[in-house]
Amino acid sequence: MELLLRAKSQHLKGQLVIGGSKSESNRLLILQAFENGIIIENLSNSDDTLVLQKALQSSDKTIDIHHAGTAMRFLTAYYAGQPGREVVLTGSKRMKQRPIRPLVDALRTLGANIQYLEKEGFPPLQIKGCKIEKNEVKISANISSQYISALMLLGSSLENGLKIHLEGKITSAPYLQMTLQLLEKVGVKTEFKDQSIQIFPSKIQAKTIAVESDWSSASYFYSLVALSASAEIELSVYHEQSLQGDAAMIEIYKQLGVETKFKEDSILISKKGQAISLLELDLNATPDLAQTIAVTCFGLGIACKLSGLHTLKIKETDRLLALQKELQKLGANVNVTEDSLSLEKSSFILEDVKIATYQDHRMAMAFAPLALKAPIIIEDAEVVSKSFPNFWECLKKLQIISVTNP
Ligand SMILES: O=C(O)C1=C[C@@H](OP(=O)(O)O)[C@@H](O)[C@H](O)C1
Ligand SMILES: C=C(OP(=O)(O)O)C(=O)O
Repeated sequence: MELLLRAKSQHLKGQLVIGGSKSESNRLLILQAFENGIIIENLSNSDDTLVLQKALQSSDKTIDIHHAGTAMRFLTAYYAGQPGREVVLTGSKRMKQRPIRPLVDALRTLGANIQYLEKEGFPPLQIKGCKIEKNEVKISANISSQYISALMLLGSSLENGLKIHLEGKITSAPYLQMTLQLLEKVGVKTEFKDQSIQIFPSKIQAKTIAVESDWSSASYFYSLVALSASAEIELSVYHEQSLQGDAAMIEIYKQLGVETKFKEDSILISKKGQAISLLELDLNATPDLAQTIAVTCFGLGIACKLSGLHTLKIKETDRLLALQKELQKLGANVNVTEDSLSLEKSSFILEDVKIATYQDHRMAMAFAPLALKAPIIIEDAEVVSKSFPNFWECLKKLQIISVTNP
C-alpha cells in the first residue's frame, strides 16, 4: 500500500490514545507464561506482541515470529528452559539475518539444547527444552540488550536464580532497567551492580499490571509538533515515572522547540520556541528514536550529529543506510559511519518523493511528519503494524495531513 501525504494545515490540535508499549507487553507476556495469575492491562496491539502472545498459546512444532526481535530473543530463552518442549523457532527473511549467537552461546553454557538449522549464529533454531540448573553465565552486552533481557526473564523462573556477567559496553541500557523493574513488580528480587545482574530465586507473584502507552510511538507526534507552525496535542496514557527509556525524548525535543507537560494520565505537547541550529546526541540508550530525530532535524532545516548507533545495522533493516538513502532522495546532505549519522543543514525539501520503507515500521512513521513541509509518498505503508497498527488512523484523526492512496 502506497500513501500520499499532504499538509492540510500547519496548526495542530488534538487528542490521541496511543497503544500500550510493545516492550513492556512482551516482557509481561513471558512472565505471565510463568505465572498465569498475572493480568496485563493495556496490552500492546502491535504485530510483535500478537505473534508472541500467539506463540505462547500454541503447542505447534514450528513457531514463526515474523519480524519481532523481542519475540525471537525472549522465546529462545523461554523454550530452552521448558523441559519436554521441542520447537523450531523461525522468523522472516530479515530475522534470519539478525544475529542470535551471543544468546545461544550463553544458553548452551547453562545446559540448553539449541541447534542452528540454516546459518550458524542466526535463526531458525531447533530448541529442545530442558531443566536449567546452572545459575551463572556471561554474555556480551554491546550487541543487543534483548539477549540479556531474555536471560533475565528466564532467570526469574529458575529454581537457582541466575547471575549474568555483562561483557563490554552495555547498549540500550534502559531496556535492561525496564526488565528489572517489571521483575521487581511481580516480586522477583534483582540486583544490577557494575557489570553484573543477579536474579535471585523468587516466586513470581500473580498481579495486575497496567502497561503504559508506547513512548517510541509518541515520538512521531513530537516530530509533527516540532515541524508544525503551532501545536498543542494530548497523548494518553503516559506518566512521569516511566519504565521506557524513550521518554528521554521529552528533553531531546525541548531542543527542537517542543514542550511537554504531564497531566494525570496524559502528556500535553506543544510548540514553544525555536529549535537549536545543531543537535548533537549520543543515542546508545534510545536507538529507536534515531530515525525520528534525524528526519525532524532535516524537516527543520537544522544540522544533527547522532552517535551511539552501532546497533541500527542489525534492526528491521540497516537503518543507517536506509536513512541515508531516503534522506538523500529528498535532497539532504547526509553521511553515515558504522555507528553515527551526520546531517548538514538544508534549505529545501524535494516534493512528491517516494520513500522506501525496507519492511521497517519506523522508516514509514519517521518520514510521515515531513508531509508538513512537502508532499511525500510512503511505500508499503502497512509496515507500521509491527509496532503501531493504527498509526495512519491517528494521523488522519489529527486532520493536519491528508492521507490518501495515490
Ligand atoms: O528490549 C526491548 O524491548 C527492545 C530493545 C532494543 O533493542 P536492542 O537492545 O537490540 O538495541 C530496542 O531497539 C527494541 O525496539 C526493543
Ligand atoms: C528494533 C525494534 O524491534 P525488534 O528489535 O524487537 O524487532 C524496533 O521496534 O524498532
